[in-house]
Amino acid sequence: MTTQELVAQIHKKKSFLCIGLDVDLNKIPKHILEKEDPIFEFNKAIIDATHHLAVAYKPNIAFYEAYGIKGWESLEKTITYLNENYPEVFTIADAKRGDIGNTSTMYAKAFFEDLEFDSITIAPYMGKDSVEPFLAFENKHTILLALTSNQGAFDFQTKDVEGKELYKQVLEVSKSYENSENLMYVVGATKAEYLSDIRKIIPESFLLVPGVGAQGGNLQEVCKHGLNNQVGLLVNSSRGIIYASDGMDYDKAAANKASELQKQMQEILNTAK
Ligand SMILES: O=C(O)c1cc(=O)[nH]c(=O)n1[C@@H]1O[C@H](COP(=O)(O)O)[C@@H](O)[C@H]1O
Repeated sequence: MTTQELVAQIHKKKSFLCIGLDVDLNKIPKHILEKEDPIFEFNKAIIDATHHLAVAYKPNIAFYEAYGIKGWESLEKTITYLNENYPEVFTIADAKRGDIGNTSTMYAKAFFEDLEFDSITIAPYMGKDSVEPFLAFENKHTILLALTSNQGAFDFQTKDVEGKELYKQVLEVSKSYENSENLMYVVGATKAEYLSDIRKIIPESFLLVPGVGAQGGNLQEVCKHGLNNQVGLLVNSSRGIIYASDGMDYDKAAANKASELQKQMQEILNTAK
C-alpha cells in the first residue's frame, strides 16, 4: 500500500485508529474456545465489527508464535482475511525483527511476500545493513522503533550519545538509509511530550503510536505534538478495544470502544483543518 492510499483512507474514515490483534486465549470469551480455530474466529469477528472505524490492524506476532504451528496458521488466516475482504486497510506485522542483512532479507520475505503484510516493526539496534533489506520492498513500510512506550525506554533510548539522545540518533541516521522514504517510526503514546522534538527531525514521516488505553497514553496529547500536514499518525490500542467484553457481545463491545476513539479522532481532524 502506498502512503497516499493510507492518507486517503484516513480522510475517508475520519480515523487514524490501529487495532492491535493481540489474542490471548485466556482472555477471549469462553464460548469461542469450542471453535476449531478460536484465534481466527475472534479476529474475524473483531475485524468485521470494526473495519469501518479503523484504518490499520496490527497483530503482534508473539501472540501467535506462543501457540506454535496452530498460532501461525491463525495469523496466516487473519492476514489473508484482511487482504481479501478489506484490502483498503493497512496491515502491520508487529514482529520487531532485524538481523544481519542476509537474515533480514528472509524476515522481509516472510512478512512481505509470504504473509503479504504492508509493514513490519523493526528494531534499529543492528543498524543500516539490518534495516535496508526491508526498505528494498516497493510499497512496503518498515516501522523502526524510535522511542518506545515502556519504562525500559529510558535504559538506552534517551541516553546521551555524542551530545544527542540515542532515539534522536536513530531518527537522524535512518534518514540516510537507501529507500528511507519507506520508513515509519514507533513512538509510544506515553512519551507524547517528546513528539514536538521528534517532528523537528522527521516532519513528514508516519508514526505508529501504541500505548493509549491499557498503558495510559493520552490521544489529545499525542495529537497536539504529533500531527503533521498529512495526519502522520497511526494510534494503536489493543487490549483496550479487543477485550472490552468477554461475553457474547464482545465484538459489539470492541466496536463501541473503537467508535469512542474514532469520534475523538474525527473531532481532532476537524479542528486541525
Ligand atoms: O511496536 C509496537 O507496536 C509497540 C511499541 C511500543 O513501544 N509499545 C507497545 O506497546 N507496542 C505494542 O503495542 C501493543 C500495545 O498493546 P496495548 O497496551 O494492549 O494497547 C502491543 O502489541 C505492544 O507490543
